[in-house]
Amino acid sequence: MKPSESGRTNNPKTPKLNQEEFGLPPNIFQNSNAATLDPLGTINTDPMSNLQQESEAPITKTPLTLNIPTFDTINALPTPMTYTPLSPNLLSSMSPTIQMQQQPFQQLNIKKRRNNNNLNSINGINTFKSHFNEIRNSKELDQVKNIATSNRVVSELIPPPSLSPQRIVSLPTVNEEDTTYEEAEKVKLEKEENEFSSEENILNGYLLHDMSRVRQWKKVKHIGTGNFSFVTLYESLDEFDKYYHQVAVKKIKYPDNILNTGDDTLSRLESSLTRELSVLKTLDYPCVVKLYGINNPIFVEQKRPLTTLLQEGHKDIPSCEFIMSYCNGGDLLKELTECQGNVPRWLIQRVYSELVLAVKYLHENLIIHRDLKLENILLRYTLDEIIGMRNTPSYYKQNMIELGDFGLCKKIEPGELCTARCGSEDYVSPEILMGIPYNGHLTDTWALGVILYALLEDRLPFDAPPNANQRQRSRPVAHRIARFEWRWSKTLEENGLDSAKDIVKNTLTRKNQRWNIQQMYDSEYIQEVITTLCF
Ligand SMILES: Nc1ncnc2c1ncn2[C@@H]1O[C@H](COP(=O)(O)OP(=O)(O)OP(=O)(O)O)[C@@H](O)[C@H]1O
Repeated sequence: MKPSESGRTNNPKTPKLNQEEFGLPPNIFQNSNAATLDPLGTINTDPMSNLQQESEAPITKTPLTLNIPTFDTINALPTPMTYTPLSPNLLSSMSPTIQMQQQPFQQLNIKKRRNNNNLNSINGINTFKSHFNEIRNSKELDQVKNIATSNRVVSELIPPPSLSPQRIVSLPTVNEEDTTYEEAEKVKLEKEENEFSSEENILNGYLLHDMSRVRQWKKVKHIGTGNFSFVTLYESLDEFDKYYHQVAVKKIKYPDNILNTGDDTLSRLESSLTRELSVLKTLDYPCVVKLYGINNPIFVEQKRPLTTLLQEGHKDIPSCEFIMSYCNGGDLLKELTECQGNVPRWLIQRVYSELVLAVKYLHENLIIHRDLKLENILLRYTLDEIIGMRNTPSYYKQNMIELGDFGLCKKIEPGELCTARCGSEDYVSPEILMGIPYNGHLTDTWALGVILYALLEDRLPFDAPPNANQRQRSRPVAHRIARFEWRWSKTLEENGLDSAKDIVKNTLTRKNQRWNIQQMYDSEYIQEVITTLCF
Protein backbone atom coordinates (compact mmCIF):
# COMPACT_ATOMS: atom_id res chain seq x y z
CA MET A 1 0.00 0.00 0.00
CA LYS A 2 1.62 3.12 -1.11
CA PRO A 3 0.58 6.75 -1.50
CA SER A 4 -1.29 7.97 -4.43
CA GLU A 5 0.12 9.96 -7.24
CA SER A 6 -3.24 10.27 -8.83
CA GLY A 7 -4.67 11.93 -5.76
CA ARG A 8 -2.06 14.64 -5.79
CA THR A 9 -3.86 17.19 -7.86
CA ASN A 10 -6.95 17.08 -5.69
CA ASN A 11 -5.11 17.18 -2.53
CA PRO A 12 -3.36 20.26 -1.23
CA LYS A 13 -1.36 18.34 1.35
CA THR A 14 0.15 15.97 -1.10
CA PRO A 15 3.52 17.07 -2.40
CA LYS A 16 3.84 18.91 -5.62
CA LEU A 17 7.03 17.33 -6.73
CA ASN A 18 8.47 19.08 -9.67
CA GLN A 19 11.83 20.08 -10.91
CA GLU A 20 11.78 23.54 -9.43
CA GLU A 21 10.71 22.52 -6.01
CA PHE A 22 13.48 20.05 -5.72
CA GLY A 23 16.04 22.13 -7.55
CA LEU A 24 19.33 22.99 -6.03
CA PRO A 25 20.81 26.45 -6.03
CA PRO A 26 23.22 26.69 -8.95
CA ASN A 27 26.19 27.51 -6.78
CA ILE A 28 26.08 24.22 -4.97
CA PHE A 29 27.64 22.67 -8.02
CA GLN A 30 30.68 24.86 -7.83
CA ASN A 31 33.73 25.13 -5.69
CA SER A 32 33.99 21.59 -4.59
CA ASN A 33 37.34 19.94 -4.92
CA ALA A 34 36.62 16.59 -3.45
CA ALA A 35 37.49 13.71 -5.69
CA THR A 36 35.20 10.79 -6.44
CA LEU A 37 35.68 7.40 -7.95
CA ASP A 38 33.46 6.28 -10.74
CA PRO A 39 32.51 2.62 -11.13
CA LEU A 40 35.43 1.94 -13.34
CA GLY A 41 37.81 3.46 -10.89
CA THR A 42 38.34 6.74 -12.73
CA ILE A 43 38.95 9.69 -10.47
CA ASN A 44 36.43 12.44 -10.95
CA THR A 45 37.49 15.66 -9.32
CA ASP A 46 34.09 17.27 -9.43
CA PRO A 47 31.89 15.22 -7.17
CA MET A 48 28.76 16.95 -8.33
CA SER A 49 29.38 16.60 -12.02
CA ASN A 50 27.39 13.43 -12.11
CA LEU A 51 24.55 15.10 -10.33
CA GLN A 52 24.69 17.98 -12.66
CA GLN A 53 24.40 15.74 -15.63
CA GLU A 54 21.43 14.05 -14.05
CA SER A 55 19.57 17.30 -14.05
CA GLU A 56 17.77 18.11 -17.25
CA ALA A 57 16.81 21.72 -16.74
CA PRO A 58 18.46 24.76 -15.23
CA ILE A 59 18.14 24.68 -11.51
CA THR A 60 17.26 27.89 -9.83
CA LYS A 61 15.36 27.43 -6.62
CA THR A 62 15.95 26.04 -3.22
CA PRO A 63 13.05 23.91 -2.10
CA LEU A 64 11.41 25.70 0.72
CA THR A 65 7.75 25.12 0.55
CA LEU A 66 7.39 21.48 -0.06
CA ASN A 67 4.85 19.86 2.13
CA ILE A 68 5.07 16.12 2.27
CA PRO A 69 2.19 14.28 3.86
CA THR A 70 2.92 12.08 6.81
CA PHE A 71 1.32 8.83 7.68
CA ASP A 72 1.92 9.11 11.33
CA THR A 73 0.70 5.92 12.77
CA ILE A 74 2.24 3.43 10.44
CA ASN A 75 5.83 3.34 9.43
CA ALA A 76 5.55 5.60 6.46
CA LEU A 77 4.43 6.01 2.93
CA PRO A 78 5.69 4.53 0.62
CA THR A 79 8.54 2.05 1.19
CA PRO A 80 9.26 5.26 1.78
CA MET A 81 10.98 8.51 1.35
CA THR A 82 9.88 11.66 3.02
CA TYR A 83 11.10 15.15 2.58
CA THR A 84 12.07 17.34 5.47
CA PRO A 85 13.52 20.60 4.26
CA LEU A 86 16.15 22.45 6.16
CA SER A 87 15.35 25.93 7.28
CA PRO A 88 15.99 28.34 4.37
CA ASN A 89 18.00 30.73 6.53
CA LEU A 90 20.18 27.99 7.82
CA LEU A 91 20.74 26.67 4.37
CA SER A 92 21.62 29.98 2.77
CA SER A 93 24.14 30.71 5.51
CA MET A 94 26.09 27.61 4.61
CA SER A 95 29.05 27.48 2.28
CA PRO A 96 28.34 26.11 -1.21
CA THR A 97 30.12 22.89 -0.34
CA ILE A 98 28.09 22.42 2.80
CA GLN A 99 24.94 23.26 0.90
CA MET A 100 25.85 20.62 -1.56
CA GLN A 101 26.17 18.14 1.24
CA GLN A 102 22.92 19.21 2.81
CA GLN A 103 20.90 19.33 -0.34
CA PRO A 104 19.06 17.23 -1.04
CA PHE A 105 20.47 14.27 0.78
CA GLN A 106 20.01 15.36 4.33
CA GLN A 107 16.54 16.41 3.49
CA LEU A 108 15.67 12.89 2.70
CA ASN A 109 14.55 10.82 5.54
CA ILE A 110 14.29 7.47 3.94
CA LYS A 111 13.23 4.48 5.84
CA LYS A 112 15.95 2.03 5.20
CA ARG A 113 14.03 -1.13 4.86
CA ARG A 114 10.76 -2.50 5.93
CA ASN A 115 10.55 -3.67 9.47
CA ASN A 116 10.06 -7.31 8.72
CA ASN A 117 10.05 -9.21 11.94
CA ASN A 118 10.96 -12.48 10.38
CA LEU A 119 13.81 -11.08 8.43
CA ASN A 120 15.12 -9.08 11.27
CA SER A 121 15.19 -11.98 13.58
CA ILE A 122 16.42 -14.49 11.07
CA ASN A 123 18.92 -12.44 9.21
CA GLY A 124 19.88 -9.58 11.37
CA ILE A 125 20.00 -10.66 14.92
CA ASN A 126 20.36 -14.38 14.84
CA THR A 127 23.03 -14.42 12.21
CA PHE A 128 24.78 -11.73 14.06
CA LYS A 129 24.64 -13.62 17.31
CA SER A 130 25.87 -16.83 15.85
CA HIS A 131 28.85 -14.95 14.56
CA PHE A 132 29.28 -13.50 18.00
CA ASN A 133 29.45 -16.95 19.45
CA GLU A 134 32.21 -17.87 17.10
CA ILE A 135 34.38 -15.06 18.30
CA ARG A 136 36.93 -16.04 20.86
CA ASN A 137 39.27 -13.12 20.77
CA SER A 138 38.03 -10.29 22.98
CA LYS A 139 39.56 -7.60 20.78
CA GLU A 140 37.56 -8.91 17.88
CA LEU A 141 34.53 -9.01 20.08
CA ASP A 142 34.89 -5.34 20.90
CA GLN A 143 35.34 -4.52 17.28
CA VAL A 144 32.15 -6.31 16.35
CA LYS A 145 30.22 -4.90 19.27
CA ASN A 146 31.14 -1.39 18.23
CA ILE A 147 29.84 -2.01 14.79
CA ALA A 148 26.79 -3.74 16.11
CA THR A 149 25.67 -0.79 18.13
CA SER A 150 26.18 1.67 15.34
CA ASN A 151 23.25 2.48 13.21
CA ARG A 152 24.25 0.84 9.98
CA VAL A 153 24.16 -2.85 9.56
CA VAL A 154 25.74 -6.08 9.13
CA SER A 155 26.08 -5.88 5.40
CA GLU A 156 28.91 -3.52 6.13
CA LEU A 157 30.42 -5.54 8.84
CA ILE A 158 33.98 -6.39 8.10
CA PRO A 159 34.24 -9.76 9.66
CA PRO A 160 37.27 -10.42 11.78
CA PRO A 161 39.40 -13.25 10.42
CA SER A 162 37.65 -15.81 12.54
CA LEU A 163 34.32 -15.02 10.96
CA SER A 164 33.59 -16.84 7.81
CA PRO A 165 31.96 -16.81 5.40
CA GLN A 166 31.56 -13.14 4.81
CA ARG A 167 28.30 -11.48 5.69
CA ILE A 168 25.64 -11.65 3.14
CA VAL A 169 24.22 -8.92 1.09
CA SER A 170 21.24 -6.95 2.15
CA LEU A 171 20.54 -7.75 5.68
CA PRO A 172 17.87 -5.49 7.05
CA THR A 173 19.03 -2.36 8.72
CA VAL A 174 18.37 -2.55 12.38
CA ASN A 175 19.66 -0.79 15.41
CA GLU A 176 21.24 -3.84 16.77
CA GLU A 177 20.90 -3.55 20.46
CA ASP A 178 21.33 -7.15 21.23
CA THR A 179 18.59 -8.89 23.17
CA THR A 180 16.54 -5.76 23.81
CA TYR A 181 15.96 -5.34 20.14
CA GLU A 182 15.25 -8.99 19.66
CA GLU A 183 12.76 -9.01 22.49
CA ALA A 184 11.02 -5.95 21.15
CA GLU A 185 10.70 -7.62 17.79
CA LYS A 186 9.28 -10.75 19.38
CA VAL A 187 6.66 -8.80 21.26
CA LYS A 188 5.74 -7.00 18.08
CA LEU A 189 5.39 -10.22 16.16
CA GLU A 190 3.22 -11.72 18.88
CA LYS A 191 1.07 -8.63 18.82
CA GLU A 192 0.59 -8.97 15.08
CA GLU A 193 -0.25 -12.61 15.39
CA ASN A 194 -2.75 -11.95 18.15
CA GLU A 195 -4.36 -9.50 15.84
CA PHE A 196 -4.84 -12.38 13.47
CA SER A 197 -5.90 -14.95 16.00
CA SER A 198 -8.55 -12.68 17.43
CA GLU A 199 -10.24 -12.76 14.04
CA GLU A 200 -11.93 -15.57 12.22
CA ASN A 201 -9.56 -18.05 10.64
CA ILE A 202 -11.83 -18.37 7.65
CA LEU A 203 -11.55 -15.97 4.77
CA ASN A 204 -14.56 -15.34 2.57
CA GLY A 205 -13.49 -14.12 -0.81
CA TYR A 206 -14.38 -13.75 -4.46
CA LEU A 207 -12.41 -14.72 -7.51
CA LEU A 208 -12.06 -11.93 -10.06
CA HIS A 209 -13.56 -14.02 -12.83
CA ASP A 210 -16.54 -15.09 -10.71
CA MET A 211 -17.68 -12.38 -8.35
CA SER A 212 -21.08 -13.96 -7.90
CA ARG A 213 -19.91 -16.84 -5.74
CA VAL A 214 -18.31 -16.53 -2.35
CA ARG A 215 -15.47 -18.96 -1.64
CA GLN A 216 -13.73 -19.87 1.56
CA TRP A 217 -10.15 -20.36 2.58
CA LYS A 218 -8.71 -21.36 5.93
CA LYS A 219 -5.72 -19.61 7.48
CA VAL A 220 -2.56 -21.71 7.59
CA LYS A 221 0.34 -19.48 8.60
CA HIS A 222 1.79 -16.01 8.54
CA ILE A 223 4.32 -15.72 5.70
CA GLY A 224 5.44 -12.12 5.51
CA THR A 225 5.09 -8.63 6.84
CA GLY A 226 5.65 -5.46 4.87
CA ASN A 227 5.36 -1.87 5.90
CA PHE A 228 1.90 -1.84 4.48
CA SER A 229 0.60 -5.35 4.85
CA PHE A 230 0.54 -8.72 6.57
CA VAL A 231 0.77 -11.68 4.23
CA THR A 232 -0.74 -15.03 5.20
CA LEU A 233 -1.00 -18.43 3.59
CA TYR A 234 -4.55 -19.75 3.25
CA GLU A 235 -5.89 -23.02 1.88
CA SER A 236 -9.16 -23.53 0.12
CA LEU A 237 -11.97 -25.32 1.97
CA ASP A 238 -13.24 -26.59 -1.36
CA GLU A 239 -11.40 -29.83 -2.01
CA PHE A 240 -12.04 -29.60 -5.75
CA ASP A 241 -10.54 -26.17 -5.95
CA LYS A 242 -7.11 -27.29 -7.10
CA TYR A 243 -5.96 -24.13 -8.85
CA TYR A 244 -6.74 -21.80 -5.99
CA HIS A 245 -5.94 -24.29 -3.27
CA GLN A 246 -3.08 -22.36 -1.72
CA VAL A 247 -3.24 -18.59 -1.84
CA ALA A 248 -1.23 -15.76 -0.32
CA VAL A 249 -3.53 -13.21 1.25
CA LYS A 250 -2.17 -9.71 1.58
CA LYS A 251 -4.07 -7.82 4.23
CA ILE A 252 -3.56 -4.09 4.03
CA LYS A 253 -2.49 -2.42 7.26
CA TYR A 254 -4.56 0.62 8.08
CA PRO A 255 -3.07 3.43 10.12
CA ASP A 256 -4.53 3.75 13.62
CA ASN A 257 -7.38 6.21 13.92
CA ILE A 258 -7.55 6.61 10.21
CA LEU A 259 -11.06 7.97 10.46
CA ASN A 260 -10.11 10.57 13.03
CA THR A 261 -6.91 11.97 11.64
CA GLY A 262 -8.80 14.82 10.01
CA ASP A 263 -6.35 14.94 7.12
CA ASP A 264 -6.17 13.28 3.77
CA THR A 265 -4.82 9.96 5.01
CA LEU A 266 -7.99 8.11 4.14
CA SER A 267 -8.17 9.39 0.61
CA ARG A 268 -4.49 8.68 0.01
CA LEU A 269 -4.89 5.20 1.36
CA GLU A 270 -7.91 4.71 -0.83
CA SER A 271 -6.29 5.90 -4.02
CA SER A 272 -3.12 3.91 -3.51
CA LEU A 273 -5.10 0.81 -2.71
CA THR A 274 -7.28 1.10 -5.80
CA ARG A 275 -4.27 1.97 -7.95
CA GLU A 276 -2.43 -1.16 -6.87
CA LEU A 277 -5.50 -3.29 -7.43
CA SER A 278 -6.31 -1.78 -10.80
CA VAL A 279 -2.82 -2.58 -12.09
CA LEU A 280 -2.71 -6.05 -10.53
CA LYS A 281 -6.01 -6.94 -12.17
CA THR A 282 -4.54 -6.37 -15.60
CA LEU A 283 -1.38 -8.43 -15.12
CA ASP A 284 -1.12 -11.87 -16.61
CA TYR A 285 2.40 -13.17 -16.98
CA PRO A 286 4.13 -16.22 -15.51
CA CYS A 287 6.89 -14.30 -13.73
CA VAL A 288 4.52 -11.81 -12.13
CA VAL A 289 2.40 -12.43 -9.06
CA LYS A 290 -1.28 -12.96 -9.83
CA LEU A 291 -4.26 -11.35 -8.22
CA TYR A 292 -6.88 -14.08 -8.01
CA GLY A 293 -9.52 -12.31 -6.02
CA ILE A 294 -10.53 -10.06 -3.19
CA ASN A 295 -12.35 -10.38 0.11
CA ASN A 296 -14.85 -7.66 -0.77
CA PRO A 297 -15.88 -6.92 -4.39
CA ILE A 298 -16.30 -3.24 -3.60
CA PHE A 299 -12.51 -2.84 -3.66
CA VAL A 300 -12.28 -3.78 -7.30
CA GLU A 301 -15.61 -2.40 -8.44
CA GLN A 302 -15.64 1.07 -6.95
CA LYS A 303 -13.27 3.93 -7.61
CA ARG A 304 -13.63 5.17 -4.02
CA PRO A 305 -14.53 2.07 -2.04
CA LEU A 306 -13.68 3.37 1.43
CA THR A 307 -15.51 6.63 0.97
CA THR A 308 -18.51 4.76 -0.41
CA LEU A 309 -18.62 2.42 2.55
CA LEU A 310 -18.41 5.27 5.01
CA GLN A 311 -21.12 7.16 3.18
CA GLU A 312 -23.28 4.07 3.43
CA GLY A 313 -23.02 4.34 7.19
CA HIS A 314 -20.28 1.81 8.00
CA LYS A 315 -18.62 2.83 11.24
CA ASP A 316 -15.28 1.16 10.53
CA ILE A 317 -13.28 0.63 7.43
CA PRO A 318 -13.61 -3.00 6.39
CA SER A 319 -10.38 -4.87 5.86
CA CYS A 320 -8.99 -5.16 2.39
CA GLU A 321 -7.42 -8.50 1.53
CA PHE A 322 -5.86 -9.31 -1.82
CA ILE A 323 -6.06 -13.01 -2.72
CA MET A 324 -2.93 -13.80 -4.68
CA SER A 325 -0.80 -16.59 -6.07
CA TYR A 326 1.35 -18.15 -3.37
CA CYS A 327 5.11 -18.50 -3.73
CA ASN A 328 6.26 -21.34 -1.58
CA GLY A 329 9.95 -20.38 -1.61
CA GLY A 330 9.37 -17.00 0.05
CA ASP A 331 11.27 -13.95 -0.99
CA LEU A 332 14.74 -13.95 -2.50
CA LEU A 333 16.31 -11.91 0.26
CA LYS A 334 15.28 -14.44 2.87
CA GLU A 335 16.49 -17.36 0.77
CA LEU A 336 19.80 -15.70 -0.02
CA THR A 337 20.39 -14.99 3.61
CA GLU A 338 19.59 -18.50 4.65
CA CYS A 339 22.11 -19.95 2.24
CA GLN A 340 24.72 -17.37 3.26
CA GLY A 341 24.99 -16.04 -0.27
CA ASN A 342 26.29 -19.33 -1.62
CA VAL A 343 24.10 -19.44 -4.68
CA PRO A 344 25.44 -21.11 -7.80
CA ARG A 345 26.10 -18.67 -10.61
CA TRP A 346 23.79 -20.54 -13.00
CA LEU A 347 20.93 -20.14 -10.53
CA ILE A 348 21.53 -16.43 -10.16
CA GLN A 349 21.48 -16.16 -13.94
CA ARG A 350 18.20 -18.05 -14.15
CA VAL A 351 16.40 -16.09 -11.46
CA TYR A 352 17.70 -12.80 -12.78
CA SER A 353 16.69 -13.60 -16.36
CA GLU A 354 13.14 -14.25 -15.22
CA LEU A 355 13.19 -10.96 -13.38
CA VAL A 356 14.21 -9.21 -16.58
CA LEU A 357 11.37 -10.98 -18.40
CA ALA A 358 8.91 -9.79 -15.76
CA VAL A 359 10.07 -6.18 -15.96
CA LYS A 360 10.07 -6.32 -19.76
CA TYR A 361 6.45 -7.46 -19.64
CA LEU A 362 5.57 -4.56 -17.34
CA HIS A 363 7.41 -1.94 -19.35
CA GLU A 364 5.85 -3.14 -22.59
CA ASN A 365 2.51 -2.60 -20.91
CA LEU A 366 3.54 0.86 -19.76
CA ILE A 367 3.70 -0.12 -16.13
CA ILE A 368 6.61 0.85 -13.98
CA HIS A 369 7.24 -1.04 -10.75
CA ARG A 370 9.35 1.43 -8.75
CA ASP A 371 10.11 -0.92 -5.91
CA LEU A 372 12.28 -3.60 -7.46
CA LYS A 373 14.36 -5.21 -4.73
CA LEU A 374 15.35 -8.62 -3.42
CA GLU A 375 12.42 -8.71 -0.97
CA ASN A 376 9.93 -8.36 -3.80
CA ILE A 377 11.26 -11.24 -5.87
CA LEU A 378 9.18 -14.19 -4.78
CA LEU A 379 10.35 -17.74 -5.33
CA ARG A 380 7.91 -20.48 -6.24
CA TYR A 381 10.33 -23.02 -4.80
CA THR A 382 13.17 -22.80 -2.34
CA LEU A 383 16.62 -22.42 -3.86
CA ASP A 384 17.43 -25.99 -2.81
CA GLU A 385 14.36 -27.25 -4.61
CA ILE A 386 15.30 -25.37 -7.75
CA ILE A 387 18.80 -26.81 -7.60
CA GLY A 388 17.23 -30.26 -7.37
CA MET A 389 15.11 -29.57 -10.44
CA ARG A 390 18.02 -28.62 -12.66
CA ASN A 391 18.36 -30.90 -15.67
CA THR A 392 14.78 -32.08 -15.37
CA PRO A 393 12.20 -30.98 -17.97
CA SER A 394 10.24 -29.00 -15.38
CA TYR A 395 13.23 -26.74 -14.87
CA TYR A 396 12.68 -25.35 -18.34
CA LYS A 397 8.92 -25.59 -18.51
CA GLN A 398 7.95 -23.35 -15.67
CA ASN A 399 8.85 -20.08 -14.08
CA MET A 400 10.73 -20.10 -10.81
CA ILE A 401 9.99 -16.55 -9.68
CA GLU A 402 7.10 -14.13 -9.45
CA LEU A 403 7.67 -10.44 -9.09
CA GLY A 404 5.51 -9.05 -6.28
CA ASP A 405 4.56 -5.89 -4.39
CA PHE A 406 2.96 -3.52 -6.82
CA GLY A 407 2.28 -0.94 -4.13
CA LEU A 408 4.39 1.69 -5.87
CA CYS A 409 3.69 0.76 -9.45
CA LYS A 410 2.23 3.17 -11.91
CA LYS A 411 0.57 2.92 -15.27
CA ILE A 412 2.09 5.67 -17.38
CA GLU A 413 1.58 7.30 -20.74
CA PRO A 414 4.29 6.84 -23.36
CA GLY A 415 7.11 9.26 -22.62
CA GLU A 416 5.61 10.33 -19.30
CA LEU A 417 8.03 11.37 -16.58
CA CYS A 418 7.24 10.75 -12.93
CA THR A 419 7.78 13.01 -9.96
CA ALA A 420 6.81 10.99 -6.89
CA ARG A 421 9.97 10.23 -4.95
CA CYS A 422 9.55 6.70 -3.91
CA GLY A 423 11.40 3.45 -3.65
CA SER A 424 13.71 1.76 -1.20
CA GLU A 425 16.86 3.57 -0.29
CA ASP A 426 19.42 1.08 -1.51
CA TYR A 427 17.74 0.69 -4.86
CA VAL A 428 16.83 4.25 -5.65
CA SER A 429 18.42 5.98 -8.62
CA PRO A 430 20.33 9.29 -8.50
CA GLU A 431 17.63 11.14 -10.42
CA ILE A 432 15.01 10.15 -7.85
CA LEU A 433 17.34 11.27 -5.09
CA MET A 434 17.79 14.55 -6.89
CA GLY A 435 14.05 15.05 -7.03
CA ILE A 436 13.93 15.74 -10.73
CA PRO A 437 11.26 14.27 -13.00
CA TYR A 438 12.40 10.80 -13.94
CA ASN A 439 11.84 8.13 -16.52
CA GLY A 440 10.34 5.24 -14.55
CA HIS A 441 11.60 2.68 -17.03
CA LEU A 442 15.15 3.75 -16.37
CA THR A 443 14.77 3.96 -12.61
CA ASP A 444 13.53 0.37 -12.77
CA THR A 445 16.58 -0.73 -14.75
CA TRP A 446 18.81 1.04 -12.23
CA ALA A 447 17.22 -1.06 -9.49
CA LEU A 448 17.79 -4.15 -11.62
CA GLY A 449 21.47 -3.23 -11.69
CA VAL A 450 21.51 -2.99 -7.91
CA ILE A 451 19.88 -6.41 -7.65
CA LEU A 452 22.35 -8.11 -9.98
CA TYR A 453 25.29 -6.55 -8.21
CA ALA A 454 23.88 -7.76 -4.89
CA LEU A 455 23.38 -11.27 -6.21
CA LEU A 456 26.94 -11.46 -7.49
CA GLU A 457 28.70 -9.71 -4.65
CA ASP A 458 26.58 -10.66 -1.63
CA ARG A 459 26.41 -7.05 -0.67
CA LEU A 460 24.64 -3.96 -1.87
CA PRO A 461 26.58 -1.76 -4.26
CA PHE A 462 26.25 1.49 -2.34
CA ASP A 463 26.96 0.21 1.11
CA ALA A 464 30.34 1.29 2.38
CA PRO A 465 32.99 -0.88 0.74
CA PRO A 466 34.26 -3.86 2.75
CA ASN A 467 37.52 -2.16 3.66
CA ALA A 468 35.95 1.20 4.51
CA ASN A 469 37.08 3.11 7.55
CA GLN A 470 34.69 4.50 10.15
CA ARG A 471 34.40 7.84 8.37
CA GLN A 472 33.56 6.29 5.03
CA ARG A 473 31.08 4.02 6.72
CA SER A 474 29.23 6.92 8.24
CA ARG A 475 28.64 8.58 4.88
CA PRO A 476 25.04 8.29 3.74
CA VAL A 477 24.29 5.73 1.06
CA ALA A 478 22.66 8.54 -0.91
CA HIS A 479 26.04 10.22 -1.35
CA ARG A 480 27.52 7.12 -2.89
CA ILE A 481 24.49 6.63 -5.13
CA ALA A 482 24.58 10.19 -6.41
CA ARG A 483 28.26 9.77 -7.26
CA PHE A 484 27.80 6.39 -8.90
CA GLU A 485 30.33 5.18 -6.40
CA TRP A 486 30.41 1.43 -6.57
CA ARG A 487 33.00 -1.12 -7.51
CA TRP A 488 33.61 -4.82 -7.70
CA SER A 489 35.10 -6.46 -4.71
CA LYS A 490 34.38 -10.15 -4.14
CA THR A 491 34.07 -10.90 -7.84
CA LEU A 492 36.87 -8.62 -8.96
CA GLU A 493 39.08 -11.51 -10.05
CA GLU A 494 36.35 -14.00 -10.86
CA ASN A 495 36.29 -15.31 -14.40
CA GLY A 496 33.21 -15.90 -16.51
CA LEU A 497 31.21 -13.00 -15.20
CA ASP A 498 31.82 -10.52 -17.99
CA SER A 499 28.33 -10.68 -19.44
CA ALA A 500 26.73 -10.26 -16.00
CA LYS A 501 29.06 -7.42 -15.12
CA ASP A 502 28.20 -5.77 -18.41
CA ILE A 503 24.63 -5.44 -17.23
CA VAL A 504 25.63 -3.90 -13.93
CA LYS A 505 28.04 -1.52 -15.63
CA ASN A 506 25.36 -0.37 -18.04
CA THR A 507 22.59 0.03 -15.51
CA LEU A 508 24.35 1.60 -12.53
CA THR A 509 25.23 4.56 -14.64
CA ARG A 510 23.89 7.94 -15.71
CA LYS A 511 20.41 7.82 -17.08
CA ASN A 512 21.37 9.01 -20.54
CA GLN A 513 23.76 6.08 -20.84
CA ARG A 514 21.68 3.56 -18.95
CA TRP A 515 20.34 0.44 -20.62
CA ASN A 516 16.62 0.11 -20.95
CA ILE A 517 14.89 -3.20 -20.41
CA GLN A 518 15.08 -4.19 -24.08
CA GLN A 519 18.86 -3.75 -24.04
CA MET A 520 19.04 -5.83 -20.90
CA TYR A 521 16.88 -8.48 -22.50
CA ASP A 522 19.10 -8.53 -25.59
CA SER A 523 22.26 -8.94 -23.54
CA GLU A 524 24.27 -12.13 -23.72
CA TYR A 525 23.68 -12.91 -20.05
CA ILE A 526 19.91 -12.95 -20.41
CA GLN A 527 19.69 -14.47 -23.88
CA GLU A 528 21.78 -17.43 -22.78
CA VAL A 529 18.98 -18.41 -20.39
CA ILE A 530 15.78 -17.37 -22.04
CA THR A 531 16.51 -19.25 -25.22
CA THR A 532 16.32 -22.44 -23.15
CA LEU A 533 12.98 -21.68 -21.50
CA CYS A 534 9.62 -22.87 -22.78
CA PHE A 535 6.88 -21.45 -20.59
N1 LIG B 1 2.48 -14.14 -3.04
C1 LIG B 1 3.34 -14.32 -2.02
N2 LIG B 1 3.81 -15.54 -1.74
C2 LIG B 1 4.68 -15.72 -0.72
N3 LIG B 1 5.14 -14.75 0.07
C3 LIG B 1 4.68 -13.49 -0.17
C4 LIG B 1 3.77 -13.22 -1.22
N4 LIG B 1 3.52 -11.90 -1.22
C5 LIG B 1 4.24 -11.37 -0.23
N5 LIG B 1 4.95 -12.31 0.43
C6 LIG B 1 5.85 -12.10 1.57
O1 LIG B 1 5.39 -10.98 2.31
C7 LIG B 1 6.36 -9.92 2.28
C8 LIG B 1 5.63 -8.59 2.26
O2 LIG B 1 4.84 -8.50 1.09
P1 LIG B 1 4.77 -7.18 0.20
O3 LIG B 1 6.17 -6.78 -0.17
O4 LIG B 1 3.82 -7.38 -0.91
O5 LIG B 1 4.18 -6.16 1.27
P2 LIG B 1 4.34 -4.59 1.41
O6 LIG B 1 3.63 -4.20 2.64
O7 LIG B 1 3.90 -3.92 0.16
O8 LIG B 1 5.90 -4.49 1.58
P3 LIG B 1 6.93 -3.26 1.49
O9 LIG B 1 7.20 -2.88 2.88
O10 LIG B 1 8.14 -3.86 0.80
O11 LIG B 1 6.30 -2.21 0.67
C9 LIG B 1 7.22 -10.23 1.05
O12 LIG B 1 8.52 -9.70 1.15
C10 LIG B 1 7.24 -11.75 1.06
O13 LIG B 1 8.18 -12.24 1.99
